[in-house]
Amino acid sequence: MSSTAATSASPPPKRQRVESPRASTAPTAAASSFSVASTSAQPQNGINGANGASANQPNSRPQRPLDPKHFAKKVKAKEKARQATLCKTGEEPIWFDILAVLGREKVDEIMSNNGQGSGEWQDKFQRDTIFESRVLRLSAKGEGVMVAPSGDWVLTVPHVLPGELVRVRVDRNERLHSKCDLVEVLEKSDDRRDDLVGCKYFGDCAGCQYQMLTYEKQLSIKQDVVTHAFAHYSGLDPSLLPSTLPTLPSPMQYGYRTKLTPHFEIPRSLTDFRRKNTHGGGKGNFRRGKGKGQAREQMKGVLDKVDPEELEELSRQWADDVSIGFDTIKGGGKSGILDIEECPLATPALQEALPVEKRKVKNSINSFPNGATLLLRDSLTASAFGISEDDRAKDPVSTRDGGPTPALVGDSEVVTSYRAVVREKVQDVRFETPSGSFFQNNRSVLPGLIEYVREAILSARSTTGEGQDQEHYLVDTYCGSGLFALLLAPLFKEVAGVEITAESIDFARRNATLNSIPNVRFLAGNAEDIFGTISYPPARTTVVIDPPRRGCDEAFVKQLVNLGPEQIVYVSCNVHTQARDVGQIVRGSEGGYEVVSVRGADLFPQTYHVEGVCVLRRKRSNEGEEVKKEEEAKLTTI
Ligand SMILES: C[S@@+](CC[C@H](N)C(=O)[O-])C[C@H]1O[C@@H](n2cnc3c(N)ncnc32)[C@H](O)[C@@H]1O
Repeated sequence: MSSTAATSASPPPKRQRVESPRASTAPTAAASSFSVASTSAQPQNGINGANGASANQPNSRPQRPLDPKHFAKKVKAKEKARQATLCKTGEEPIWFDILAVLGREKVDEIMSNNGQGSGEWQDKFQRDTIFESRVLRLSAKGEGVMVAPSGDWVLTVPHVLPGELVRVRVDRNERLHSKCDLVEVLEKSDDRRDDLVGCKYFGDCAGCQYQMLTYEKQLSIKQDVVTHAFAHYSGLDPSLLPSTLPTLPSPMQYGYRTKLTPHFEIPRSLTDFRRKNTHGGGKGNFRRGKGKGQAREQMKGVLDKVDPEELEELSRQWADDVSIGFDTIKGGGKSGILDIEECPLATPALQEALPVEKRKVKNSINSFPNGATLLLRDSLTASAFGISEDDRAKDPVSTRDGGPTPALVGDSEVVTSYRAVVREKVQDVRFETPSGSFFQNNRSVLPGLIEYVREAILSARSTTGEGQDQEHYLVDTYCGSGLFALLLAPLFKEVAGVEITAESIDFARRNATLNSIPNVRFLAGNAEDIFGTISYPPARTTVVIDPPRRGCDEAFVKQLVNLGPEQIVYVSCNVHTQARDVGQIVRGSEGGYEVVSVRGADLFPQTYHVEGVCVLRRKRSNEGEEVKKEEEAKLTTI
């Protein structure tokens, strides 16, 4: 393996999965009110003979007696997995779509399973069963939601639009619904604009959902997603929720992504070769961790014995066989990896670097013990960043791990090492971040997002009578390498940021120095740790929250409410956990906060993802108490 390939593809981080939630655009229809036709019916072995589905429904599994123990075990495992998800995100967004299209009564009936329970986990339809049905709405993940001809089960399929009549093929059964692949769109929606599709892999790649829609339509779908998320997950009375504002658009709708993480598995031809020739392979993959170096050695020993001509031929075969790219759309992204040569969502520099990085891996595939994820990050060149190459060369952090791969396009170069440093500029603030850690992936939309947050903060001051000349304070929780803290610092007397990744905090401090921003302090720790280290006057404090997808911990919400800041700006890549947390903040403060505004920001055009931005403001009814709190507060620094 070439050393470059080794650094670019290892260590493999967690794979980035394109997942987030969302809701519907189409009006809800009763299951019986639309046209459905089954074109194939193949009764199957079921896992539950008494599942509430009629035996003469053409696509239902027959009412065969089952091994109850086997069924119970299977259901228990599935339910356990679901419960684990609930802890993080609450009920899956698809649940609300199922309720909407089947109706509560029908859902209860299915779940009761003639009084035996667990009917939602039926092994309902055989794989490859074909259905024709009309799409009723879009799910949180941009999938079309339909009712199966039997009327007691839901089907979901990607790349379709509400109102379309489609032919689908069942891939697998999930809770109360079956995931399907699209066979054909039989009647197209007027919204479908196939002429807009900008990628040759659209329809096969699981990365994008909305390329066949105008950008305006994408934005309006995302607005609905935010509305539905708050309606379903906040638990707040609708009167407490403002109308969702129009989605903040991304200036770039293609060519915006500054990070790509294509991945690969070891191809079958190579695993077969390993299985035949070594003892370390097991399934043909070398085991992770233990004996990895040993496995490499062993493999090398095997390869050394192969005739060079034969080895060349084999290597060509393995290189041809390995797919490096993103999950295929088939089987809901669980059917393998699509080999991609380009991703039009990525910046031009990443586009240029992708085939080069892939080639390096292909040429050395036999030296990879297992599959891995490649990293490609767009980073500003030294000159675009405002430093000379000389200065950069003198800086051990900037040049760590050899610095960027020299794949230059305009102001960008490409970083492929997980330890290298990435450079970004947002408005006039410069950021350096470790390439393996978090930074927002759409450079074009960040100025607009920051501006929106800035205006929200300033408008709160004018509406609450807190004059702009007074001293204000900001707490940036989940601050990463300081994006909000540093960009908003000029509005505040003092800013405190907290972040769990120590390395990101090192870079946040470094970025403060780089930009000569003196009024910021950063703490490495759990988000709630920050509350013990500040005593800013609550009536003049804003808290920014920008957690990972799972949202905030209860301990964090409790301490936030206890602090009682004047304003909270909650930014999130998961509007469902965001809505849940906002509900907890409002309830936890006994209605002490009002939700002032909610909107989405489009950080990922062409996909279903939407970033939620929610502004909460403390109600002024307990004015006296607040003044007292403020007087008692002593200003300290971290
Ligand atoms: C969505 S990112 C936001 C980062 C930053 N606000 C930005 O926009 O660049 C979420 C950040 O929260 C951090 N994080 C995760 N769990 C945390 C916790 N319990 N306490 C503090 N930070 C946490 C992650 O390391 C990550 O940097």
